[in-house]
Amino acid sequence: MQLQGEARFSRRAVKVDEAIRLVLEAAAPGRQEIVPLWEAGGRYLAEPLVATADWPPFARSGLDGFAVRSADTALASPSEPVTLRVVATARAGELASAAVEPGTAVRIMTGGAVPPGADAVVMLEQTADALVDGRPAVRVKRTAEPGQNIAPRGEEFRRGSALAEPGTKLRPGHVALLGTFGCADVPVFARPRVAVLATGTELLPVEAPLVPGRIRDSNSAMVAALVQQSGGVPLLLGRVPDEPEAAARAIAAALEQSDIIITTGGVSVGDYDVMASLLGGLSAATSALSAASTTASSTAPSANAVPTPAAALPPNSRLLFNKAAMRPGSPTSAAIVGGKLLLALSGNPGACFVGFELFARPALRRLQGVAAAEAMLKLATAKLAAGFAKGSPHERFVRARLHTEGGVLYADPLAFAKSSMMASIPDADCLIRLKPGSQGAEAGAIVEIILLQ
Ligand SMILES: Nc1nc2c(c(=O)[nH]1)N[C@H]1C(S)=C(S)[C@@H](COP(=O)(O)OP(=O)(O)OC[C@H]3O[C@@H](n4cnc5c(N)ncnc54)[C@H](O)[C@@H]3O)O[C@H]1N2
Ligand code: MOO
Ligand SMILES: [Mg+2]
Repeated sequence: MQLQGEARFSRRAVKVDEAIRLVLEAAAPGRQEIVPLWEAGGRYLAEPLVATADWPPFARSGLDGFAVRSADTALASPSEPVTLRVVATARAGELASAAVEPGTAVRIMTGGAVPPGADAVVMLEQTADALVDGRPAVRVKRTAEPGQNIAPRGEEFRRGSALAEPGTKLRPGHVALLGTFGCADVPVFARPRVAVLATGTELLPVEAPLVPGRIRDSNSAMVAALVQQSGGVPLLLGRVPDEPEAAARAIAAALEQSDIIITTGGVSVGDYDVMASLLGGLSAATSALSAASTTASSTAPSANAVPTPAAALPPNSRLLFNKAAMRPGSPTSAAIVGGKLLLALSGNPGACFVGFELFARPALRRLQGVAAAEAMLKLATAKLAAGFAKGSPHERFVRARLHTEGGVLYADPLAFAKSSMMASIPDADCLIRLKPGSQGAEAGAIVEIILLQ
């Protein structure tokens, strides 16, 4: 069915930062759950992590050696060692059976609790075992400073101190802290359930042989992999033909089972661009678009048809934007549909990938509790390894690969950079962000980059 109709929807390009802001505004932190500590790595913390004890919880030895009173060693030297009677042993995990009185020492192991009376530990290598009147003793060959080789109680953390805020992505070090402070069951944000829907009558399932004029749906698999990498659970809802009714039904089904919907394809101005048509129904019914848009650019109106009542999106739907001032992926759109965020990425694989990084990844961070400001793009700078010319006045996001040379970080624009191409996606570990209006950048220029995972 051809979607071309009498309707004409204006599409004004929203600046990328503004578009991301609109998406983040629509993505609130989601459900929480408890996971076992060993599954918490990479998840996002849902409650503050607080030290439940001083750390270390007792003064402990940093070395294998002897716990002594430093004053007893004041006159020690290699030629005239001081001899101390050894009254006990403090191995890690056990308290010494005796305190250190003047003239005595306790043999102590790394991690052992420093016994009362001792204020220093002398390393084993600076001592010699001895016997005095048939009883164990030690000769100390160096003067010990007070506090030497002892980690005092609370040196690292004070009980009650804040260690990580909700929304923190748990790195292995956080997991170590959670273990240290006795958190076996960790409150985290639930993995967002992400419905992935590919639109396009030309799309074949991955397992199908190629037939003339058709291609396999690679976007679903790519988006699913990106979702997993972002902490979400992809729900692969398959392919829908370019028919508004079918797409609306698929979206309704997606709303039942997901927290966020990502569609690919059908967002441009073509006769069969089904998502543009569906979202066009929203733009006609909302003033949000004009409020959100900039005058950075506009294009000829779209020919997408007004959706029929059967293809209407549910109530509680509104458009966030239906064009972004960027390349690739300028027709990328976003909406609230049935109260949930829907990101309509371009069907072109290169634009789909970039659209995911710019909009879906920040949204998935936000859904997992990351503060809106933190969920924005992670920017850095690098030197451009080769010049890159750009024609469009829009911001350009160039798939590129990083390398270092002489301690300098370089970003190499990858070949096959067109929006329709995917050859540059596997190797891309950053996106070079070229400013709007510029004609590109020369080799050696310092450019902004977005680091990819
Ligand atoms: N007259 C105009 N034409 C186009 C414009 C424009 O402004 N005026 N914009 C271009 C730009 S920019 C982009 S980006 C694309 C956006 O295309 P759509 O999002 O509408 O995507 P489709 O038309 O459905 O498909 C485009 C292309 O991608 C292939 N595709 C689609 N889905 C998949 C999939 N799941 N896996 C692999 N490949 C897929 C599809 O077969 C097409 O080749 O529009 C330009 N056109
Ligand atoms: O905005 Mo499109 O992705 O350049 O072809
Ligand atoms: Mg299209």
